[in-house]
Amino acid sequence: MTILDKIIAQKRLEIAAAKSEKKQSALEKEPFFLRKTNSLVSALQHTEIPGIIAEFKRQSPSKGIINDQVTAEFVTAGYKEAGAKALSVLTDSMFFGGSFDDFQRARAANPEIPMLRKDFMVDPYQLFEAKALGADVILLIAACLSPTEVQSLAQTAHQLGLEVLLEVHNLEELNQSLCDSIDMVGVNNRNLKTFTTSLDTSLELIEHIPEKFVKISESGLQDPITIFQLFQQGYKGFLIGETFMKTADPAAALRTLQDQLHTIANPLNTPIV
Ligand SMILES: O=C(O)c1ccccc1NCC(=O)[C@H](O)[C@H](O)COP(=O)(O)O
Repeated sequence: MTILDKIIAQKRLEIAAAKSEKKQSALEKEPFFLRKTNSLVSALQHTEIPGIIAEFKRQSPSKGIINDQVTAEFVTAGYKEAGAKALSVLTDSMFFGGSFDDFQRARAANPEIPMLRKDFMVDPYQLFEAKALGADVILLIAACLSPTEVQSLAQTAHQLGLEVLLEVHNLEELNQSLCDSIDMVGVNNRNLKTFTTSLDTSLELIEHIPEKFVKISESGLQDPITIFQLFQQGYKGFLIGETFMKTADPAAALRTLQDQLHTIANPLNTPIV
């Protein structure tokens, strides 16, 4: 059994418990349910420099504890201040140490920025949860879902006003799961079976992703020059967690990266309009 199989098995148990505690109809009555979405597609589409989606990630199966000394509201407010185009907050507790509470605190501290509910979505109920939490974007991981499930979950997400990021790791997943109901394609540089990361994954898959989808490179990113090269290849967004979270001040680490990206984009420091 792979770690992904274990995560999904646990997720299904948690969803069953959540459903018996709170009905979907009750989620629809939560205050955030009718809130208008902050669009990640719009935030990334016309960005002049690589758009950073900064992740709040306490721990991971590949690295164990990354940072358990900081709060979601403090870190995410700092990320926004440092220039993040969007935020990603883990809501899985068993494997990533995240929580709904983290997400809600981050949302309350940052009402205007697009926020991704980072979790393993396998059931429409989780989309209702995401909407009730105040999420703008959900992630569908091709490795955990059949193409029919991707399509159906993406359609439900759209009905709720959520944007959809489809995550793939290889050409087979891309060819099987790509459909018109998704908004963005994320290429995960991390192999979820072995946990190794290779940025070649992003470089190899870019030419196979149709023009109309906003493209995001995910995981294992830290070097500004490499990020800029991927941007020039067509990636607009960059999902980064560990590089920031492993420092004592994650927002300061993002600020440094933003400064480096600005310098690479504009070495003579003429104002970008
Ligand atoms: O990060 C892991 O170890 C992991 C293990 C199993 C499934 C998913 C995993 N990560 C989820 C992610 O997508 C990353 O948190 C995200 O892309 C940021 O990656 P990084 O910048 O390398 O923290």
